[in-house]
Amino acid sequence: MNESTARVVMGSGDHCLVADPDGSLHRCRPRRRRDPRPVCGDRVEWSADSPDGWIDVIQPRRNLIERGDFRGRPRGLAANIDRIVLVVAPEPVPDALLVDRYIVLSEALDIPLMLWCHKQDLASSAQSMPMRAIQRRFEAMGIPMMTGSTHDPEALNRLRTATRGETLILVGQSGVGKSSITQALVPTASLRIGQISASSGQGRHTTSETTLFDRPDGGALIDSPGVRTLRLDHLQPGAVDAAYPVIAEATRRCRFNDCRHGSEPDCGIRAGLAAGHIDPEALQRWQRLRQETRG
Ligand SMILES: Nc1nc2c(ncn2[C@@H]2O[C@H](COP(=O)(O)OP(=O)(O)OP(=O)(O)O)[C@@H](O)[C@H]2O)c(=O)[nH]1
Ligand SMILES: [Zn+2]
Repeated sequence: MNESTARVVMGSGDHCLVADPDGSLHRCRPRRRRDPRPVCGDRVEWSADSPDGWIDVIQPRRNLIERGDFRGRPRGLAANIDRIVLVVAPEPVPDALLVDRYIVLSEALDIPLMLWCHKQDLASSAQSMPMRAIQRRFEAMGIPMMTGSTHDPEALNRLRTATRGETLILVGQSGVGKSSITQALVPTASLRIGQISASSGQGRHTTSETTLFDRPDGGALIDSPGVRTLRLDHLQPGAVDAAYPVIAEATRRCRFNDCRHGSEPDCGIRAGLAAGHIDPEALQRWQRLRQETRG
């Protein structure tokens, strides 16, 4: 048995890729078919073998980010995360529902969230209005927020300093600039992607997988490629309220605990709508996520 500790840098279907302490990559599989699947960021005990090594033990996870698959079953995305960095930009136009999903997820898992507003070179354009609306919400909720661009080394330095030593996961829509930020924080990232592709035997398929890179200044960075959906079926409906403090507060003023906010008398939600305190679009998103978590 050639057992040692390693970190999972990519988990994909029935195999994963681990990096040992000197950075060498090894393709491994879970020892038994029913064993839990390792995910990006896991620390594992493994044994070398040919053609693939074996994952013997997944060390206890500090946290596990999961997303519902197309049937709503939870699937592991990444583990042992210090901070979720949600990237938004003026272009592509931010998806408010996806932003809400990440707020809910970070609150439910108790993982600190940070908003990184990217492509500041486009921020003065009229198209940046939806991004500003998101910034105002984050400000109101007291969630930290930073701005920058790929072409602004000082801003990127501020991000480095604010998160030094942490394992970050970069999330957000496809095309917001996650790969560009990864490249800036980990200059060897594209080299590493080449090594990962070669070791995994998946060729360029790998670029669509969640991948962990060690940061030169300590800690690690996980680039989670664009997600079209991040279903939250596996969470409790109450978790959704974290992203909608105004709506959650209004429901507390409903006369009935089981108020459906329809025609019931003394409904806090209807009162909030009438008074203009509640944004009707936010209400729709809240209702949609509450529905989703009810399964
Ligand atoms: N204007 C502007 N464009 C940028 C900036 N950073 C990246 N881009 C461009 O945005 C596009 C998408 O960048 P990526 O880094 O590939 O985005 P991504 O979030 O990794 O996309 P996925 O891999 O699909 O999830 C590319 O054409 C980049 O050149 C920036 O600071 N300003
Ligand atoms: Zn009500």
